[in-house]
Amino acid sequence: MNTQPIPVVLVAGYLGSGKTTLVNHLLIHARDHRIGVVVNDFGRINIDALAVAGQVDAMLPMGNGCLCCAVDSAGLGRMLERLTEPELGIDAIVIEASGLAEPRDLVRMLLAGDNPRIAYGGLVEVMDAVEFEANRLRHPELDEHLRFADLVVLNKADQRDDDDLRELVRKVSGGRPVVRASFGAIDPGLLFDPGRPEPVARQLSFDDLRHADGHHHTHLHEAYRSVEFSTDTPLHPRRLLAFLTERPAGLYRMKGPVHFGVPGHDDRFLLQTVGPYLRFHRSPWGDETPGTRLVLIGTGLDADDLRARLAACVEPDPAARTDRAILPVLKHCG
Ligand SMILES: Nc1nc2c(ncn2[C@@H]2O[C@H](COP(=O)(O)OP(=O)(O)OP(=O)(O)O)[C@@H](O)[C@H]2O)c(=O)[nH]1
Repeated sequence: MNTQPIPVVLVAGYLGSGKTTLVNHLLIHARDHRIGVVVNDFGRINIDALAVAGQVDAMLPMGNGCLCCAVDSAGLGRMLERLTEPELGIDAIVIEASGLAEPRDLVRMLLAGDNPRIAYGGLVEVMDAVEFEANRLRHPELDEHLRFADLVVLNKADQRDDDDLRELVRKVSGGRPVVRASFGAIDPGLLFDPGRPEPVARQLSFDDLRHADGHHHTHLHEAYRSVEFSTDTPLHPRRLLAFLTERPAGLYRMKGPVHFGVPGHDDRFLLQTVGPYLRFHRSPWGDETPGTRLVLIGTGLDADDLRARLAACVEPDPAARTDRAILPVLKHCG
């Protein structure tokens, strides 16, 4: 039996940077490891947990809030206990933090835990190469997150990949290792192989930890809220597209399956918006009951107004949901 402590790797990064995509890549490509996953969703509907559930040996969702807020550090401890039960035979644990979590506090929580079966295995910060500068402007504190990383993944290299950006990220992160990736496709060996560099947590200064002690600093997620919208009645594609085109500036992130119920296109359209980015990922519903389940995350959101505007996209009359109506959605399918 393996008596080595199980490494716990944290995957963090701002909203929509590609954490779930990266975790899924790891799960698919690290087949010689049994991986347990804890998924921390910011919204009440666990969209990210659903997205990794099919790939993983053991997964525990931790929804509705930010893990870093230690409302539930005991809860995290219990999850890690469950994932480290010897009969599960887990070799490594990945925690996908919500896009608004504070990595410093997460690292600290892991280091403070007293479970002898785990060892902190490092922090991976996923950065959105396309939105890098815009996100820094919006949240200067993201620079600090980079400095806690063991590995910075500069994701979305298929969209943007330039030396200047890589150099800037390296500088801002204080010289942390930076790898480029498209769709989170990093070598799992960077995280799970023995003999990689020491975890950065060892380098945290006393001041860093003390600062993290009393929650005196503000957390990114304090300014954010999430709004959920669910319905089993199909949405009218053009009306939803109109809503998406005029979405409020503060609404940075939307995700979740959409049900249009258009004959010939009665698929699951997974909506993803990240800042100005908008995509639907189309797949069959499989065993899932068709329905729209959206999480909207942003600042200054008027929840009632957003829900009312989405409710106005509902179209119960199948005759109104025509082939032509779905065309604008198909243009955004990836
Ligand atoms: N073009 C491109 N799109 C990507 C890449 N990585 C992820 N995406 C897309 O970006 C969107 C957000 O990806 P996720 O993996 O859900 O991001 P996340 O960081 O888990 O999001 P939150 O948990 O909400 O913060 C999805 O539509 C992904 O398909 C990439 O390298 N290139």
